[in-house]
Amino acid sequence: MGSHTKLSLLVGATACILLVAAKIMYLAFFHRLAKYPGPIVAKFTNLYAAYHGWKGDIHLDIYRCHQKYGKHVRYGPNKVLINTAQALHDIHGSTSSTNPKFQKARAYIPLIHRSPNTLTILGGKDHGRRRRLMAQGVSEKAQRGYENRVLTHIQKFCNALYTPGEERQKDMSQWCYYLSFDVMTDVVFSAHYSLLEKDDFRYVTKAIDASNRRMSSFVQMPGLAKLKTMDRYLFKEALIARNQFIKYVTMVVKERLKRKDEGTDIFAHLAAAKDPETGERFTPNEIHAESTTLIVAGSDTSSTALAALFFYLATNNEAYQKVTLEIRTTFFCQSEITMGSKLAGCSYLRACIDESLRMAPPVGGPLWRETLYPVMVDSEALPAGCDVGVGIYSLHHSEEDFEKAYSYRPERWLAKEGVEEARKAFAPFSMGIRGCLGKGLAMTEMMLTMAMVLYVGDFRVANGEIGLTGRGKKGDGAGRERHEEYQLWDFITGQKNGPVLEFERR
Ligand code: HEM
Repeated sequence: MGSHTKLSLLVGATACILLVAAKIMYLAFFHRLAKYPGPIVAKFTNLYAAYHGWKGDIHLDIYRCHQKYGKHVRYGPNKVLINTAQALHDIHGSTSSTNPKFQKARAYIPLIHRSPNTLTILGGKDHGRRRRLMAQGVSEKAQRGYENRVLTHIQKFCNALYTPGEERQKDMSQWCYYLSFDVMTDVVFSAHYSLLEKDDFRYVTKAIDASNRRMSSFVQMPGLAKLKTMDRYLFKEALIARNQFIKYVTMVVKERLKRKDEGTDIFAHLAAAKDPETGERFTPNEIHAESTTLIVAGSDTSSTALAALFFYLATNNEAYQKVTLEIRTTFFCQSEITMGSKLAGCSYLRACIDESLRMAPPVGGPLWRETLYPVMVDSEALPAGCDVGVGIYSLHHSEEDFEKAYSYRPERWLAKEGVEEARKAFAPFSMGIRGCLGKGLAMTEMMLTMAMVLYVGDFRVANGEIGLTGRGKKGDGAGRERHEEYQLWDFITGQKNGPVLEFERR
């Protein structure tokens, strides 16, 4: 190597080092978010958040960071978290789409498959159009049309749980998934793959979970999604799972298209829906994409919520006794358990559901939003173009808003005072113009299911080591040591194991 080449290399290397040093100095001291404390690595790279996304403990890490650094945490070079109810409302509370201050952050881009849908589209008029159309498919009126289908699946769920057989012990993480998947595929596509009765299609729930694990790092660091080779190497199984799922839904849509009119399913509602503002309709491709999204958005979230409810009732005897009494003194035969005023009047059951959604929110991480211009969030001036979020699990466990935040206390939702304040810090379904469209359906499904299960019989935690499935344990990782807490692995939505329960008819 000539001395001229050596000199060029030396100059090049020095320039690189200086550039990197300048970038580090800038990010650490001069960046517009530099004043916020946070994990050191997170100041310089989104790899910090991507690592926790990959590990499935981002909800726990965010809680830990707020304990350590306070209510503001810089969680990436251009990301800030704020752990207050006011921030939650300032960011997500808007119900008007005119002149929005925020839109979904670029974190959502890796979730887009071919073209965006209601959940993944960043914002704008097209979101408004889609949401108005989708709302017609999941409205309360539409839900009444699905009620009998939902009840049929709940009946099958009860039969499976209460029929003594070889498998006396039931892993509720799986059974709740089978139920919510059967409900969603039926109400969306009128499809009957019956995961509750046979295992031919049970692989689909595993495929959704595996695919979400891959996406979980990408939403924290969208640049990773572009590294195709690494993607194929690190997430080989997840890619196979994603393809399995795509193949499955393509088959479901194809079969649905063969059946011309299935009356009251969401697919038919979406095809008939007309935007009240513009008169526009969904195109056939959009109907395909939107209905597929509903399967993913509505099945694993609902199953996590239901499995958590089983966990907390099985492990809190006082709440279990009270809710059982409420159900058995409200309904006098199984056929009375339907949507309507009797079920809506089961206030203790509703409080039990809210409390398990607080303790174990199925979407527990931050829903990142980009600031579209300089904005105030909880009296804090944030610049345009940064990502801001509230860790839902973390806020749900803030002692300022929830006394004894790690105790399961349904009574907190029925107290004479403080409920309104607590509700402000409670957002398992998010809120405002990007809040969950399926909240009504999810709540109805949970109320009906638990009422039916408790009417038919009793359940308890399985004896022995297996009964500990789903609980926290010392040595299981930071934030996972609480024995009384149902453990979730946050891969965009929560994944879970257990509880393993035994059921007995009364
Ligand atoms: C317990 C069950 C559920 C929970 C905890 C839940 C939670 C959420 C959350 C937190 C969001 C906001 C996501 C974001 O901002 O990125 C959301 C959005 C959404 N959810 Fe749910 N969800 C549940 C069930 C359902 C069901 C059953 C459906 C379908 C019927 C559904 C359909 C949707 C849709 C379409 C959106 C996108 C709304 C928009 O961006 O305008 N969800 N959900």
